[in-house]
Amino acid sequence: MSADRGASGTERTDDASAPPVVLKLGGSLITDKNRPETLDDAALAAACDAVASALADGAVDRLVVVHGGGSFGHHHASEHGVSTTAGTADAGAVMDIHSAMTELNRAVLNRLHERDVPAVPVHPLSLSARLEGPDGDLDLPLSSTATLLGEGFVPVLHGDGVATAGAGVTVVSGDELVVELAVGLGARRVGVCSTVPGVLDSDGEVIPSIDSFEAVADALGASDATDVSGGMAAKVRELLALDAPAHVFGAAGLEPFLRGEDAGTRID
Ligand SMILES: Nc1ncnc2c1ncn2[C@@H]1O[C@H](COP(=O)(O)OP(=O)(O)OP(=O)(O)O)[C@@H](O)[C@H]1O
Ligand SMILES: C=C(C)CCOP(=O)(O)O
Repeated sequence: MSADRGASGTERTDDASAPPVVLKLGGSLITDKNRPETLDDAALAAACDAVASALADGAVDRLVVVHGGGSFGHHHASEHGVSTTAGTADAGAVMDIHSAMTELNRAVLNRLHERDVPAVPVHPLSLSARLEGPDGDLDLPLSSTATLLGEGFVPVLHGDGVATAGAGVTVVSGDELVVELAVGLGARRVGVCSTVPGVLDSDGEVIPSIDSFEAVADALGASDATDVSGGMAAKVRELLALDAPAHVFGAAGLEPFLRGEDAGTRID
């Protein structure tokens, strides 16, 4: 596409290499994580409203969205014994996980399109690999995402299955994708929006900022719900590795974050 506008009329930026904002919409936020394959429609609509208005008024000009699995990916992965480290050689299991995730992706895209956000899908299963086995680094080629951004689109990636040398297909979490995208695209800011208002200390209070894992490790747990990718502890560990400032926040923090303000817990 070489026109000056994106798919639904969003103006593309003059500087195709300007650093993007990378935003993860947590599966806990946009789905009911305790009921298989159930959206939280109100939460998803509110998140899409915030994204649409930040793009429309220019608070954000280049945005990559990633969403998690919630009750779409995690239940299937868990039923098949597949996680970020345990793989499967069963194509049926891969299809159960991937199909659930593409169905959720479709729902996210539809809600964004209804608000004129020029969102297009990027499916990690078709792109990505762990070339050195389950403990190896994730290889996520970014040329399609970067080019889509430069052409005025909002790429929407999601947690998915990922080809893994020696293990078949494992799970790649949205959190891992956020880190790869942030590093590879030189993100300006990173936001992780979940059901909690931030990373909580052992008294349940939001920790304003985190700069070391050890300082908060005791307060960090896994997810309350079925989750094969490590919950909050894994999130904080991965976000600490980034150069770009990252924020973990709840639904109420999304709009301030997109407007460039601090929200929830800042992780640097
Ligand atoms: N110290 C903590 N502070 C905040 N949340 C915590 C903490 N320890 C554990 N958690 C859990 O982490 C969850 C958020 O992580 P989770 O991976 O479930 O969210 P998500 O990214 O929205 O979902 P998904 O992985 O499906 O995308 C919270 O709902 C809470 O249950
Ligand atoms: C379970 C699957 C397939 C996706 C996991 O992504 P996450 O919810 O971001 O951890």
